[in-house]
Amino acid sequence: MTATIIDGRMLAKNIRQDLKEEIIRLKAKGVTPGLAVIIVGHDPASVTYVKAKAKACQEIGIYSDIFWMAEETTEAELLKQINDLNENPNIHGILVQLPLPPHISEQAVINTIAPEKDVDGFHPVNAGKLMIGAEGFIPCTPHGIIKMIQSTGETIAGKHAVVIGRSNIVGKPMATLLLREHATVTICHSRTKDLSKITKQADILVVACGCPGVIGREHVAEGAIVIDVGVNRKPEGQLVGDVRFDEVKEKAAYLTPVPGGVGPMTITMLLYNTVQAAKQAVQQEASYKC
Ligand SMILES: Nc1nc(=O)c2c([nH]1)NC[C@@H]1CN(c3ccc(C(=O)N[C@@H](CCC(=O)O)C(=O)O)cc3)C=[N+]21
Repeated sequence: MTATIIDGRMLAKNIRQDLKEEIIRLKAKGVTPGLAVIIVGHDPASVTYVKAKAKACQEIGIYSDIFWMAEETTEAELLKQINDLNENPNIHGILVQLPLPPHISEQAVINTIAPEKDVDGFHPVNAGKLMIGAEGFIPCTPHGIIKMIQSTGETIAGKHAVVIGRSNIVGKPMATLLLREHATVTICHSRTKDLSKITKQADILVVACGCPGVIGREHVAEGAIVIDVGVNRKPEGQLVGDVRFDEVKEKAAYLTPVPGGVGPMTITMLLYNTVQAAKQAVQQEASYKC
């Protein structure tokens, strides 16, 4: 079988077009969705991502403000900046680019973001809501992946989904979302024994371990849907996934490329969450007036 490639850029473009129209309607009501992105230090990959996010905002009419903070910024200074943005009515979404320098506690930072502005979906309130099936912000990468799987027209319900990776930002919310879609879910990680025995049982395989090319033909069943979350930069600058694309393409029914797969969808779901945040702020305002 030769896989159909799931085109993340194309899907992202379509969703962004819908968002653009929604933003026009919001602006007509006097509200411009606003996103604040905070970056501490100047890790080159983080700088690239932050700029990509700001550009994506600009293209669809979201106001964005990047806060460049020095590497030696203290945790207290960063928390103060977040608190100021929590109070700022023009800002509906706040994203603090991760990773942070080692002297700053990521959890303390995430806990400080107002849950209603937590467009990354990392705050414990949103993580908890996802777990119990309540409405809240869904982390962008797994949310985008669900959209990518749905775009194939395949049903998720009843399928065996195997997730490799158990991070709070991808693996765990991914498994929860797949469960919400009624898949049977298995989570694998670095201590998993006989990985290929499990992954070969997957109808849907989501690979999010950050290990370049670990998944090859020996791990994949004929006809599987394979989603590659890896964004690994080689020393020469080339971006590679966690999946050996050329091998897996011969077996899978659907496969996502790197670049041009999950990455563009991650940014798109950030835009989506920011628009949701702005809509909710409008509703809040209206309910105060009543
Ligand atoms: N608070 C926070 N939220 C995040 O969502 C977050 C973060 N921190 N830290 C870093 C990771 C990584 N991430 C990516 C987003 C888009 C691409 C992306 O668009 N990649 C392009 C290629 C870009 C390139 O060439 O470098 C693609 O795959 O086609 C990749 C990675 C978001 N992250």
